Amino acid sequence: MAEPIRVVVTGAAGQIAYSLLYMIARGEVFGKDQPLILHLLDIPPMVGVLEGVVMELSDCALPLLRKVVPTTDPLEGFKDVSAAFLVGAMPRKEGMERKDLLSANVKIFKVQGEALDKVAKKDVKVLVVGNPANTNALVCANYAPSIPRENFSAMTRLDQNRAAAQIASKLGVPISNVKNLIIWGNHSSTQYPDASHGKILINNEWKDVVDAVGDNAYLEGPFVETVQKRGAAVIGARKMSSAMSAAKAACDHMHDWWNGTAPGKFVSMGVFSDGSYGSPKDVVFSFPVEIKNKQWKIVENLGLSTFGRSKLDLTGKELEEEKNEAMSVLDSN
Ligand SMILES: NC(=O)c1ccc[n+]([C@@H]2O[C@H](COP(=O)([O-])OP(=O)(O)OC[C@H]3O[C@@H](n4cnc5c(N)ncnc54)[C@H](O)[C@@H]3O)[C@@H](O)[C@H]2O)c1
Ligand SMILES: O=C(O)CC[C@H](O)C(=O)O
Repeated sequence: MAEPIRVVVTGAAGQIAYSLLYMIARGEVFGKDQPLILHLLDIPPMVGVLEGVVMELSDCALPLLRKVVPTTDPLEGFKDVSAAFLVGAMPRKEGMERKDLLSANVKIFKVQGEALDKVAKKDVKVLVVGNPANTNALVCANYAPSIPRENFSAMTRLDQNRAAAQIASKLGVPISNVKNLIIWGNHSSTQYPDASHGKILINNEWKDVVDAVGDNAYLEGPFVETVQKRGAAVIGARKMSSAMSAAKAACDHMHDWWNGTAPGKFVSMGVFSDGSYGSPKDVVFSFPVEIKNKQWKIVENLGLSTFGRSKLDLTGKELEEEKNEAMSVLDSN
């Protein structure tokens, strides 16, 4: 069997981590033959809860889990890690604005970027889940200059999964028969869930989602809005933000980054923009990507409708505004 790799989950005492840690430790991300040393990072007031999580992980009796390192010190938490799930951040509650999160959370990602820079493996794969995820990933990478910025990503996989679930339900097919739906831009209500390159497996043949649905008004209206507003709908219902589905999406994202995407399939990830598809450069923008040998590549030359173009511009503008806000918060500290 392989040597164990070190994987860190921040916000380890929180609600997303409660589902995520179990999935990782079962081998669902890095494989059933890959032993793990799990680092659990949280903040001092959560030490008691963290102890309980450590007890439960032990009681799960998971063969791949070789050691658990609970800590409140980022330098210990990020030491020699190969993969980092950055979940720890304040979630939005009912009545809160996204702006309230930005100022509280970007400071966390500055500190964590600096710690990753000092002690993580230089090929560490970093997935930012904590909101505002795209801008937090940007901040984190900026404070970790010795790690290639391609190694930082933000999670829009939950939005992709939500989009796929909507289409599967609309067409009455299993979710595994839907692929290549795209999430463009920010993990926020300006994101653009795009079904125009989506495929659906019917009678062993991949067909266009657009043709199978046959209702453009739905695909540009209720479909887009449902996916954009799903996070808020879950908060409205649970009074807490999505957790089980966020943990599953984080596993899917890191799994595909680690293992690659199947030929003909792409997935959406927030990554540093090179200006592809007319997006603003140097923000973390969600694109369709293909992955090989742990390297992602933006899928090129996909057509964009006029409607799609306007949606990409809107979400790109929001990301530039967030970036400016984040920089002014960090400059004033
Ligand atoms: N990208 C997505 O699709 C997506 C989906 C759902 C939730 N989220 C975001 O994920 C984040 C976590 O959500 P949750 O429901 O698990 O929240 P939670 O409040 O249950 O848990 C957050 C944990 O992070 C810890 N934490 C705070 N500051 C920290 C720091 N500096 N270092 C380490 N840990 C720290 C807290 O103590 C807490 O234990 C939120 O920002 C939420 O909005 C993102
Ligand atoms: O804060 C929000 O708007 C939603 C929380 C989370 O990002 C989600 O998508 O479920």
